Amino acid sequence: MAQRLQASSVKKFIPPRKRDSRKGDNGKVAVIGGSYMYHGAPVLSSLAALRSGTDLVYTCVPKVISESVRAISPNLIVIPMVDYKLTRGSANKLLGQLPPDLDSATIGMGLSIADEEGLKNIVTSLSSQNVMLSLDASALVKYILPSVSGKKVVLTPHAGEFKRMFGEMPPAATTPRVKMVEKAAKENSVVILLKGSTDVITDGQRTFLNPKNLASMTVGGTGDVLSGLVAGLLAKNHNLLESSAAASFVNGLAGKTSQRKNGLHIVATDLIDAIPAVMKLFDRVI
Ligand SMILES: NC(=O)C1=CN([C@@H]2O[C@H](COP(=O)(O)OP(=O)(O)OC[C@H]3O[C@@H](n4cnc5c(N)ncnc54)[C@H](O)[C@@H]3O)[C@@H](O)[C@H]2O)[C@@H](O)CC1
Ligand SMILES: Nc1ncnc2c1ncn2[C@@H]1O[C@H](COP(=O)(O)OP(=O)(O)O)[C@@H](O)[C@H]1O
Ligand SMILES: [Mg+2]
Repeated sequence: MAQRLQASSVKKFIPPRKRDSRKGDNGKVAVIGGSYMYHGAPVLSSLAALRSGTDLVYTCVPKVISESVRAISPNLIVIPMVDYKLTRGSANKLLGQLPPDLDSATIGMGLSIADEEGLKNIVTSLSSQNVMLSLDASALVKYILPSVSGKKVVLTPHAGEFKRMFGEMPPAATTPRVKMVEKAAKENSVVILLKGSTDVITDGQRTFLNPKNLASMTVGGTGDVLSGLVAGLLAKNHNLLESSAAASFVNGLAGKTSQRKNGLHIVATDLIDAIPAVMKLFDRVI
């Protein structure tokens, strides 16, 4: 039976920070995305991961936009990728440049993929290094399913990306929608966060619902913010289902704060600015 997400359950999904921790203990995350057209998506994802309380975020973008991305914020550590799009070569070069002890990575937002093998190589290599993975946007393709099945991976499709991956458009009605997502998650042994006015988060066994009632959140980039929150929380709580549920909840609350302030005129960076106030409610230091 699907369970509606409450703050009380989400509190348990966000681990406390240790008083004597050192830089890196609270998460090292890679964000792999971006293209000439979409420079913002990986930045939104990276800033959201940082604001979730992660210590270090590595923003991996094609060289063609790396200087513009660098200019956006000194909080970003930018790793330029060769080629305009993800190729076998740029994937292999990137794998040699990433820090060795990454906790999680989120891949796909704004990314152009020129060679399927490039995406497969990154996913296979990082998951073999025990890096928790979140796939979004351009990485949500059918051919990647064999590489993610049974691995520590969460998929964050909207309905269109779900159809592209699994061949069926999720119905609007909750019960059949939940059944379809649970079936896909179970058959592919992954966690799926199906985005929409109500997010459905499931591993095929346990399912959470996050109804938001926030019409303003259709603005571009709110899903990129979510992908950063998923990766940031995965880096702390290595539980795919709990981290995805918590990310959906935080993203929704950040959207609520933004809509309360700006009505139907929010932009995705409003959500980034709202994350600290939302997540402070869950802060614990031990
Ligand atoms: N500032 C930026 O750099 C931004 C970059 N973005 C990137 O833009 C790329 C394209 O993103 P889009 O999500 O627009 O993908 P698309 O526009 O490619 O959407 C894929 C397909 O799904 C359909 N679709 C989308 N949402 C749907 C829904 N809720 N129900 C049914 N069908 C739906 C679309 O009509 C389209 O046919 C992604 O890589 C994304 O990360 C966007 O996130 C917007 C912001
Ligand atoms: N009508 C809606 N009400 C509430 N939240 C929504 C609605 N439509 C989309 N969302 C949320 O907005 C985000 C959209 O993600 P996505 O489509 O990937 O956007 P983008 O790719 O532009 O970042 C998701 O977090 C989803 O939960
Ligand atoms: Mg998206």
